Order: sequence, then C-alpha cells, then structure tokens
Amino acid sequence: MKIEHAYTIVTSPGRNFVTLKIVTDEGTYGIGDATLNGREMAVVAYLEEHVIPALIGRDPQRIEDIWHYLYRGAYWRRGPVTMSAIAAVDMALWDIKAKLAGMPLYQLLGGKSRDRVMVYGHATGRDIESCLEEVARHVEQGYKAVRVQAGVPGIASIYGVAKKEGEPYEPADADLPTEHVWSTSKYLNHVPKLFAAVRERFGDDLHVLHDVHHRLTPIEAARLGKAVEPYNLFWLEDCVPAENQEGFGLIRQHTTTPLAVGEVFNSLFDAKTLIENQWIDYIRATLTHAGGITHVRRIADLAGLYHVRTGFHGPTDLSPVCMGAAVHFDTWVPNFGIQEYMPHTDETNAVFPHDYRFEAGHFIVGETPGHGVDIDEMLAKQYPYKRASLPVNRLEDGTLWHW
Ligand SMILES: O=C(O)C(=O)C[C@H](O)[C@H](O)CO
Ligand SMILES: [Mg+2]
Repeated sequence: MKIEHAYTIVTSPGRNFVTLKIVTDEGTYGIGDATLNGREMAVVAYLEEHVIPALIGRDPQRIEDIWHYLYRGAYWRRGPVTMSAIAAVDMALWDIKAKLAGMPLYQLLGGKSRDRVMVYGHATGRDIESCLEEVARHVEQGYKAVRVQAGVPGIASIYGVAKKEGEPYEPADADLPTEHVWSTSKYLNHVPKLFAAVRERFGDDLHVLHDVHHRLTPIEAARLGKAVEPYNLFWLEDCVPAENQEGFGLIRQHTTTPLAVGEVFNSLFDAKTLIENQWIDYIRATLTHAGGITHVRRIADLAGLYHVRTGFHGPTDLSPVCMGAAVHFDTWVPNFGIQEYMPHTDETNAVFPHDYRFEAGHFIVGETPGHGVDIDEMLAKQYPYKRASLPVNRLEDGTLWHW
C-alpha cells in the first residue's frame, strides 16, 4: 500500500482550521488537524512545500518510521510549525491504520481504560456575579468540572472573558493583534475573591479550574497558589511562562494547589524537567501541537512514571479532528486526568461530522473505525480563510508582557 496523494484543506466556519488529508492507492483516507492558531498558513506552507512531496509513495502503515523521517529528516528539530505539521500526518496515518483494521482508534492504542472521559467547560463573565451564572449554567448542563475566568476591576480586557456578555469567547479577534493592558496586582487581589464566591455558591463537590495564561512570575504564582488553597482547585494552569522549567520548582515549594502546564509545548523535551522533578500534576501538551499520537504517547508514558496525569488542551482553535483523536487517546491513556472542552459552533460541527458525544459532563468515544471524524470538503469551501491574530498584553506603563 502506498500514499497516493495528500493535500491541505483550509476552512473558516467561524474560525480558521487547517486539515491534512492523506489518500492511499487503495482508496482509504485519513485526516489530521494542523491548526496553529494565528499562524495557520505557516503550517500549510510547511506541509505543502516540505512534507507532502516527501510522503508520496511511502507505506502509510509505517507510522513510526514516517514520524522519525519527518522529525529527524528536517534536521531542524521541534518548534510548533514543524510539530503541528508532523502531528497532522501522524493523526491521519493512525486514522488510516484504524480504518484498515476496522477498529476505533482506542482499540489500536490498547483498548479502553475507562468508559467515559471527564471534561471541563469554560465559565466566563465580566464580573463575579455573571461568572457565577455561567458556572450555574454549566452545572445544569451536567458538567462536573468548570474553568472559571472573570473580569477584573480596573482591567478592561482580559484573557478568557468575552467582550460582550453571553457571547462565546474567541481570543483571535482581529486581523492583527489587539492590545490589552495588564495589571498583576489587580489580578492577584481579585482571583481569591472569585473562588471564595464560587465555593460559597456551589459547595465543595464541583471541580473548579483556573487559567493564569502565563502572566505571573514564579513568586507571584506561589502567592496565588497559596491564596486559593482554601478553595481546593482542580488545577491552576500556566501560572508562569514555562520556558524556564526550574521556575516551577519555586512555585511547588510554596503551594499544594495542583499545577497544569503545557498547551504551548510541542515536544517531550519541553516537559521533561517538569515531569521528572514532579513539579507539575497535569500535562496539557496536545496531539495537534506536540507531534501527534506517536509523540504525545511518549510524553504521557513518561508522565505516568511520576504521577503526572493528562489534561489535554481543547479550545475551539483545535478542530474537531484533534478533539476526536483526543477522545480516543483519553479513553485509552492509563494516566488520564481531564479533557478541556470548548464546544465548536454548529457551522464547524457541520464541516467536521464526528461520532464522539457529550453526555453528563463527559465525552463518550465513538465506535466508527478510525478516529471517527470526517470533513465535508464541499461545505468547507464555503468558508474561506481570513487572517486572525491573538492579542498582546502590555503593562500599565506600556511594557510588552505575556498575554
Ligand atoms: O484553552 C486554553 O486553556 C487556552 O489557554 C486557550 C489558548 O489561549 C488558545 O488556544 C490560544 O490559541
Ligand atoms: Mg490555557
């Protein structure tokens, strides 16, 4: 069997998605997600110019060999563009292999470790009161775990909070980056009040999470972790930028609040020191940005040795193709923790028909051979690409900060 052709599909049913389709000479095809939010066309160029020509004629069943061929063959290792391109190939090849085997992907990985996969949804509000209403709406819908992000008095725009009440939050909101103004002290003073209000209204059973989105220093993160200890968070996410992995050692010395990190990681080496030192509790590296199933499986296995569990990134900027593959992975992986779930729009779901489903705060995996997600290419053509960028943050004195 040979790879006969492969091509990228760029579509924007409300937001941009990049999909790679690989077709074999026997007619079986697989698809993979290659969406890198705000840098979509860089991955398209990488795939079209460098990856697809090198795939034609190869045996699609040699997933491991093709992964190393693309990784080592580039000479230039890692990086989000390269690893997203490799991930899309890898996901499509696992899709093909599972279809050839006539099995849902989780069976090929080793079968079910659980019957359902707990997800967390996003509650956001301009202030504490409206945020609590959103938490209540999630609880009514059956969620067992909710990420809680609220506006902060004195900060006009902040990550995780929609511009207008009731609207879904989409961070890539303009052609070129919009500018936000950030104040660490206002934020640090406000967050404990938010979680005090959440626990007072919803009691102790609901799992609550919070995303700091890389904006603190280690000692500030340590202060926040300690301040929210009474509210028993499921996790505090991305509390500092993680290029300096040792920073987490300092945070860990000061707080028992569980720590999650890794949505911007693209390789095992971004997480190795964090995992081996047991400085984190959840690893968020996701299939689309960290080299696909073949590589993330290695990250999860290393993490498992050190009591670190998975908590995959799952925003709307990853397509349903990534989510479908992730639900299979989550169903299999022994050290599963939780899966992020930001529902896609109806338009997106129509372009990407899929068989995973949400039920009572969990995802239930489908039984279709492959990863269970397809693409309607005719419909996809109706939504042309439109450049969209993520915002930037500046401190109140104008210094560029982490967004
Ligand atoms: O979902 C999350 O936890 C995020 O932090 C979402 C990111 O801001 C988003 O994926 C950036 O493209
Ligand atoms: Mg995040």
